[in-house]
Amino acid sequence: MKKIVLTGGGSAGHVTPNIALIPKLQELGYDIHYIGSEDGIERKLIEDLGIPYYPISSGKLRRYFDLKNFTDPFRVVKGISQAYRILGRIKPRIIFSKGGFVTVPVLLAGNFRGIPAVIHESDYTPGLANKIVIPFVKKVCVTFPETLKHLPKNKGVFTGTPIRPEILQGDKGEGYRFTGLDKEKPVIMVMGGSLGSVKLNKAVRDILPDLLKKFNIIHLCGKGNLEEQYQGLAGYRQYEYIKEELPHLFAMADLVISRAGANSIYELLALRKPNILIPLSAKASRGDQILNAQSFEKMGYSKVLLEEKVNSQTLLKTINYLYENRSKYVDAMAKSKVQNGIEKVIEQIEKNSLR
Ligand SMILES: CC(=O)N[C@H]1[C@@H](OP(=O)(O)OP(=O)(O)OC[C@H]2O[C@@H](n3ccc(=O)[nH]c3=O)[C@H](O)[C@@H]2O)O[C@H](CO)[C@@H](O)[C@@H]1O
Repeated sequence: MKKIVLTGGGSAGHVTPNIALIPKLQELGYDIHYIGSEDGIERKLIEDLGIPYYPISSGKLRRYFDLKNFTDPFRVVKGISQAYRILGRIKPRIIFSKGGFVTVPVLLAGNFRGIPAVIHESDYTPGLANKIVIPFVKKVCVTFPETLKHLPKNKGVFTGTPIRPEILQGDKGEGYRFTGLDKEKPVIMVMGGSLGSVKLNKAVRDILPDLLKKFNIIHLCGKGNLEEQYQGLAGYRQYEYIKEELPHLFAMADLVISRAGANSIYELLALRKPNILIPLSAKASRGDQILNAQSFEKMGYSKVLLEEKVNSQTLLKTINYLYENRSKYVDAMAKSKVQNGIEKVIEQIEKNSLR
């Protein structure tokens, strides 16, 4: 049987592309195993699918000072030896990694065992975890063609990002049943990234009285970010994280306000949803979301509002602007030739597997 190990985690953006590959891999006869962290979001998402899950210890690779920087190297070393043993038991013919810190020990252990690996970089510039492992892997699949220039020659392959096919098959009616919203007003969906965004949540909640006059709001606010005082507010629904109903909620949305995580924005493009992107600030990241967002704005797919510029007035003004001009954005997105990356990524997996 063809065995494959998938890895990736820390935030859903490092898991949903793996989830998108699973049905096709199963169709091709792969026996799929997943190595992830002990307590990351990937554990529940993958275990719920019935895929064998192997938790390992992993550290976070920080670019800033933190006391954990002194203990995490030990966790990474432990993770390498755990992954080494797990890979020895499974004996996969290939490892596919979507990135995130937990993948570093998996790919290093795989390299010691001579198992080939293909990785995927979702963002405009390579993330730290992927940068560390690039020397050891066969191919780096990328979402943005521009990323190829940041990679060693002959390693990068433009594949696009794998998108869960069910995302495109939402049903509005199901969404209305699930949310209990009425159909009187257009719907704004707010997505703060898979872990939520406290800043985005606050900015939206501050203007709720104004927004609710004209729109219904579906707010995906992230784990631990529900607010009691807004529960039951007419026209407003808040959820921590939505799984199988997500396609139906997308189908309802007339406009989306989102962080600029690579997967979210490609889903919005595939769905042709007019969107405002509020990229994670360069102060809190390497600035990759800003580059993701700017590239979408340049193509006419998105309206970008930088986090530093977000306040009640700018947000309200941008929402009204986008709503008035939504057809211009839908037309631009309809012209995009971007395709679902599933087929091309699987082609790389097959080409680079052990026989
Ligand atoms: C803070 C942080 O490190 N963010 C990074 C992370 O973002 P993040 O994890 O937010 O990733 P993305 O926006 O790329 O993807 C989020 C995924 O979660 C799904 N979803 C979200 C909310 C929900 O309720 N249900 C649900 O299913 C979305 O449909 C999408 O498929 O990974 C991305 C891809 O490497 C990067 O571009 C981001 O910079």
